[in-house]
Amino acid sequence: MIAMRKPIHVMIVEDERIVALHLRQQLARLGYDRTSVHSAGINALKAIETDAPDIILMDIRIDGDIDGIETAAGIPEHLMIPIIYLSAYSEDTTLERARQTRPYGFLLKPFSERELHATIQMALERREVELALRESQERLSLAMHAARMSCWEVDVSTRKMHSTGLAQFLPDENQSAETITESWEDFLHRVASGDRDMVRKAFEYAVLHGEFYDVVFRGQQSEGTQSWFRARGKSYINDRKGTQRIIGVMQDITDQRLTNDKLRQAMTVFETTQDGILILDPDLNITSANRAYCQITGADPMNVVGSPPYMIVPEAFPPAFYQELFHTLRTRRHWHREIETRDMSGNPISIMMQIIAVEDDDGVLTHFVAMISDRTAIRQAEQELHYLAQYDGLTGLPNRLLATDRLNRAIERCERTGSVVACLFLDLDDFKNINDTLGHAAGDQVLLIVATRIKALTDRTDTIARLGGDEFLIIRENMHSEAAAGNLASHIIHELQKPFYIVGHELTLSASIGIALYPENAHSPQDLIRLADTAMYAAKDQGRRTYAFYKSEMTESATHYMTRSLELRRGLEKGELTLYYQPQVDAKTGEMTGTETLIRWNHPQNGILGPAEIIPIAEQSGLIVEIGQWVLEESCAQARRWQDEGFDPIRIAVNVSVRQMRTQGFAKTVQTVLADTGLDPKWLEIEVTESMIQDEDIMIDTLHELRAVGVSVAIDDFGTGYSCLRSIKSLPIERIKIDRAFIKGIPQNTDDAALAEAMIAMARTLGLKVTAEGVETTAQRDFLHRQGCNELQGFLFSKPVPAEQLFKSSHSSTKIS
Ligand SMILES: Nc1nc2c(ncn2[C@@H]2O[C@H](COP(=O)(O)O[C@H]3[C@@H](O)[C@H](n4cnc5c(=O)[nH]c(N)nc54)O[C@@H]3COP(=O)(O)O)[C@@H](O)[C@H]2O)c(=O)[nH]1
Repeated sequence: MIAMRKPIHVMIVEDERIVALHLRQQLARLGYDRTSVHSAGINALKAIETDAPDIILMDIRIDGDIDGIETAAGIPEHLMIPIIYLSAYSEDTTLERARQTRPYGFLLKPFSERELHATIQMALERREVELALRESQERLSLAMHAARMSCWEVDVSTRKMHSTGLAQFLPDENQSAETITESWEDFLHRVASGDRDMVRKAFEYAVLHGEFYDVVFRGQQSEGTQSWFRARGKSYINDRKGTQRIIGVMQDITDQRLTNDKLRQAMTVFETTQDGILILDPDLNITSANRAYCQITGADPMNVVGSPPYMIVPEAFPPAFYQELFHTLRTRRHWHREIETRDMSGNPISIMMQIIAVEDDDGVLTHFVAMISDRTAIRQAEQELHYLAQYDGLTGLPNRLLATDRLNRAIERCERTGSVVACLFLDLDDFKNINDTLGHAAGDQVLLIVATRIKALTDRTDTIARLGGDEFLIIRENMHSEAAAGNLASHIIHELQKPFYIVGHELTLSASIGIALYPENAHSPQDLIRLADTAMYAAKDQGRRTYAFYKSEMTESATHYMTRSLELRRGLEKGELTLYYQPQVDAKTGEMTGTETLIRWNHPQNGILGPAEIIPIAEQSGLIVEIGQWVLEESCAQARRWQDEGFDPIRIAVNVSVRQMRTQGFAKTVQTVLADTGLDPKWLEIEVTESMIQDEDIMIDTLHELRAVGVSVAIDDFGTGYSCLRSIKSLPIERIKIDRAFIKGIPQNTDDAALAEAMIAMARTLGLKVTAEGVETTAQRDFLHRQGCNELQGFLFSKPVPAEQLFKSSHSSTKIS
C-alpha cells in the first residue's frame, strides 16, 4: 500500500449521484478521505486546472458534451494523472478508445471494494515510478544540455538515428525538436564535408568490430563560426531482438578546442619569442622559464625553477633596489627597469626587465610574469654610434666634433688661468698623389703613420684629431709663448720627413701647418680652427713643408682665394678662359718654327689675367686637371685650324701641370685629343718642369709613353731645378728651355753668359735641342746664336698674342743680320 504522506485526492467523474455517493463512501472506508465529485467532463477539466487530483475515477458515459474518454484525453499530459475507467460497458470500440488514452486501470461495474482499492493502489504505484523516471530523464537531459552533449543511437540495420539534444548545437532547419529521428546519411550532412569521410569510417569500423569509437570532427560551418565535436560510443547487439545498435554521446568541444588553440599559441609564443619569459610565484621564485631566458642569461634550464631570477637576488643590488621593486609591485602591480648585469659566464649584458602581477577573478595575487628583453646588442650599437660620432674610424683619433668640444674646454680652462691655447692645423703636402699612385689602402697606412708620429711627439694632455682627409688638428693648452707653438710645429714637420717604407716604396712626408692662438687670434673653437686652416694655406704658399702663424692679412688673402676659385670655375664654364700664343723662332733664320700656348683669363671685371692669377688657384681648388685638359684640346685644335687655313705647320708647345701628368693614362688622353683634333703628333710638344720629373718613376714612365705616342717633350725653366744634364740623359727628352733668369744678364753678366754657354754646349753633346726663353734684346739673340742655341723665344720677337694674330706678328723682321 502506498504510504500516505499527504491525503490522496481522488476525483470521481460520475453523473449518477447515488453511484458517486456510494463510491465516496467506499473510498472513505478504504482511507481515501479527500474526494471530489464532478458529474460532467467539462467541470472536471476546469477543476483539474486549479486543484489537480492524484487519481481520477472516470465513468465513461457521463452527462454533458464530452464523455469520460474525451475528458481523459483533455487532461494535460505533463500532469501525469492516472485515470481508472469505471464502466458497465466493455464492448471493443469503447475499450479501444479508452486504450488510446493510456489509462492506469479499467474496472467493470459492478466491482468489489477490494478490486477498487487494489486498482487505485497499483495506479498510484505506477505513477510514482513514472514520475521518478521522468525526473531522472529530466535530470539527465539538463546535465547533457549543460555539458553541451547529446546522446545518439543508430540502428545499424535501418540506419535510423535517434538523438537527443543534437539540435541545440548542430542545428538543422528541418530538425529542431529535442529528440530527433533521422537517417544516418542526413546526420552526416551536418558534419563538415572535410570530416565526413572520417566520421563515416569510424562508424563503420565500430559496426564491423563492435568496437568503441571516438572521433573529433567539425560541424557544418554556419555564419563563419566553426564548431568542433567529439563523438564517443560503442556498438551493441540487442540480446532480445538480435539487432545491432551504435549508442553514444556527442559533445560540443568548440570552447575547449578554442581554449586549447589559444593555449597552444601562447605556448608557441612562450617558447619561440626572443624575449625571456618567466612565471614566478608570489615570492618571486621561478616556476617556469622559457628557452630565451636561458639563452640570454646562460642559465641552466634544469636548475632555474625554484629560485628567484639570478639578476634580482638580494646580493646583486643594494637594499633600496628591492624596497623599490616590492613597493612598486605592491602598489602598481607592474615594475620595469633596465639592468646592467652579467650573464652566467660573466659577460656584461644589458636587459630590460618587466614584472607584471597576475591576479585571479577575486583580485588575489596568484603569480608574476617577468619579461626579459636583451638590449646588449642595442647598447653596443649605441656605444659604437657614439664612438663613430666622435672618433675617426681609421686612426681612432677624435674627429672634428670632439676636437671642437675639447678645444672649447681648453679655452674655458685657459680663460681661468690666463694661459694660451695653440691650435695647429696640419695638412699633408701632395697626399693626393699617394692615393692616386699607390692606392687608397697605402694612403690609409700613411695616415696611420702620421697619427702615430704626431702622438709620439705630443703630451698626454694634448688633443690630436683627424678632421678628415689628410687634415689633422693638434690642440695644446697652457702654452707660454708663441715660439713654443712654432717649435711643436717644426718638430712635427721634421718627424714626418723621416723616411718609411710602404708597399715597397720609400716615402717621406711633407706637411704644412697653420697655427692660431687663443686668446690672441680668436675666442671660439670654430674660429680658431678656421684661422689655423687659413694659416696652413699661407704655409703652403710659402713653399710647403713649413708652418705659419695666423695673421689678419691672411683672412684677406684667403677670402681673395675663395672668391677667385669660385669665379674661375664659373669662368671656365662661361668660356672666359682663352689662349695666347708666343712664337718660337729659328735662331739662325728667325723663321717661326713653333709657338708656346699660354693661358689667359678674360675676367669680366679685371680684364685679361695671366697664369699667375689662374694656375695657383686652379692647383689648390683641383680645377687644374680640367683646365689643363681644355688647354690641350684647344691648342691641338688651333694648330690644326692654322694648318687648315693654309699656314705652314708649326710645333705647338703646351705646358702641363704635375697633377695633370699624374692622372691615370695621361699619354692615352693626349693620343685621344690628337686623334679627335686630327693633329699629327709630331707637331705637339709637351713642356714639363725639372721639378716634375725628379725621382718620380711614374712621371718618367709617362714621358716614355708620350714619346711612344709620337709627341716631343721639352724641359721648361731649365737651370732652376738643380738637375744635372747627365741625369736627364737617359730621359726621352728632345729639348731644354733655358730659363729667362739666365738669359736676362747676358752678354754683360759673365756668370749668366758662362752658364748659358755651358748649358747649350752640354745639350748639344747629349743631342738635345735648346730654346732660350725671355730673349728681349738683339745682343742676347746674337750671343745665343753664336753659342749654337737652336731656337729663341721672347719679347724681342713677339709677346704672347691671340691665335688670329700669331701669323701676323713681325717676328720675322728680326732676322739675324
Ligand atoms: N700648367 C700650365 N701652366 C701655364 C699655362 N700657361 C702658362 N703657364 C705657366 O705660366 C707661366 C707664366 O706664363 P706667362 O705669364 O704667360 O708668361 C710667359 C711669357 O709671357 C713670359 N715671357 C716670354 N717672353 C718674355 C720676355 O722676353 N720677357 C719676359 N719678362 N717675359 C717673357 O714667359 C712665360 C713663358 O715662359 P715659359 O712657360 O717658361 O716658356 C709660364 O711659365 C707657364 O709655365 C697653362 O696653360 N698650363
